[in-house]
Amino acid sequence: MQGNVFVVGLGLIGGSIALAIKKAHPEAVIIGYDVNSHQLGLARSLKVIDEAVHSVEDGLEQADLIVLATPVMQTEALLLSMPLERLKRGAIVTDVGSTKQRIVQGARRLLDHGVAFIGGHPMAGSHKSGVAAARAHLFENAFYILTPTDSVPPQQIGRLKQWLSGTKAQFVVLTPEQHDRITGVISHFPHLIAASLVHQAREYENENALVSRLAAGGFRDITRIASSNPEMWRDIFIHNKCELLALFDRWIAEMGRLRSFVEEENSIAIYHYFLEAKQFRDGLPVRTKGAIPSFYDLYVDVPDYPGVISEVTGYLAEENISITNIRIIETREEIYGVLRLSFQSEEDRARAKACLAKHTNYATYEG
Ligand SMILES: NC(=O)c1ccc[n+]([C@@H]2O[C@H](COP(=O)([O-])OP(=O)(O)OC[C@H]3O[C@@H](n4cnc5c(N)ncnc54)[C@H](O)[C@@H]3O)[C@@H](O)[C@H]2O)c1
Ligand SMILES: O=C(O)C(=O)C[C@]1(C(=O)O)C=C[C@@H](O)C=C1
Repeated sequence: MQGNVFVVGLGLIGGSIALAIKKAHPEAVIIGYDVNSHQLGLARSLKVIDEAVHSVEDGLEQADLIVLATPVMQTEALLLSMPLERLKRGAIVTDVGSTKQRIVQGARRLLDHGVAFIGGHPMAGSHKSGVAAARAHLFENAFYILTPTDSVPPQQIGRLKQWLSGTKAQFVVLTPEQHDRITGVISHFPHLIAASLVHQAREYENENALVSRLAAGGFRDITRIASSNPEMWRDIFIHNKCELLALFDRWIAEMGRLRSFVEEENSIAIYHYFLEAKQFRDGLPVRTKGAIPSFYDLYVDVPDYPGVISEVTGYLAEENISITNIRIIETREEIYGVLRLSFQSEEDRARAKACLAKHTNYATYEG
């Protein structure tokens, strides 16, 4: 498809959507804006966008598709303040936010003005944030929820799906209410549990410093998502307050029941609790999301001279640090090029960072 796509908010999700759109529609022009000028500059130099603009207004007029990819409170505010007279006729506006009721409510003024607003939520992501973590294939095989209202013509929904075809996601249409109820249970509340487990461990750490050193596989698995962006999750909890309050009540009651099983040493009840959880968990449909596991990336700002890559890989080889992937993002004549090294684990990445700091003065940053 030809046209201009304007992405507001160039983080993990906005960047990944921009890359997926460009992959499927190379002739489209991707224009980007982010309040954070560092993210905006990085999006441009990583070629996630073709053009950067310095305000929302500057990008609106030319856009055939506008994708709002900011934290949900910001998205709601943008929808409430967007100067509608500056929008191109026939433009589609969508978002990627993790909540839908307040966003669709905020978009009422667009819908009343005849602008096709179609709420969206790609159901894949990561605890990483920022444009350096963006990947074109992040949403491959994932569900992509759309929450169009009745006033949006079906052709516009079809056009949006075509724009987003490069995500290789599977589209599902839900009402905003259905969306917020389901994601409350399977996405939002689990984040709160992960964060609360980390808080609990931190309090015990005050009693014994061994707690974090001994925190092993199980604790790390269940708390990975506690490393997510706090601003994003603050906004989600405020937006989906009603569903979450109901979940708190059910969870507290459930914990009380479990607590009594343990107190009474009710071995049958405890066994069945774990067994039923295992059976349900094991029966969940297996969906392999496209995100490659090599998410432990290190960007190295290397000078542009022949042999620099073998120099870098040579230092890593000397210390037996395996690289799973290597890519040159950009080589600019006058300054530095960016080398992306991917590792299998966080530990390998940390070792690589230390190794390069020891042997070189190249700046490194984690993606
Ligand atoms: N991270 C995930 O796993 C995930 C998955 C699906 C959907 N989402 C949703 O996607 C949205 C973005 O999340 P993310 O993970 O990409 O976060 P992120 O922190 O990586 O990126 C958000 C970007 O928005 C920018 N921003 C904030 N306010 C802005 C404003 N007013 N104008 C322009 N830019 C602004 C920030 O500077 C940042 O670069 C959120 O609404 C989130 O709920 C996240
Ligand atoms: O994999 C992760 O780190 C995520 O938290 C991704 C996740 C999720 O809860 O599944 C987070 C929020 C989004 O709205 C969608 C996906």
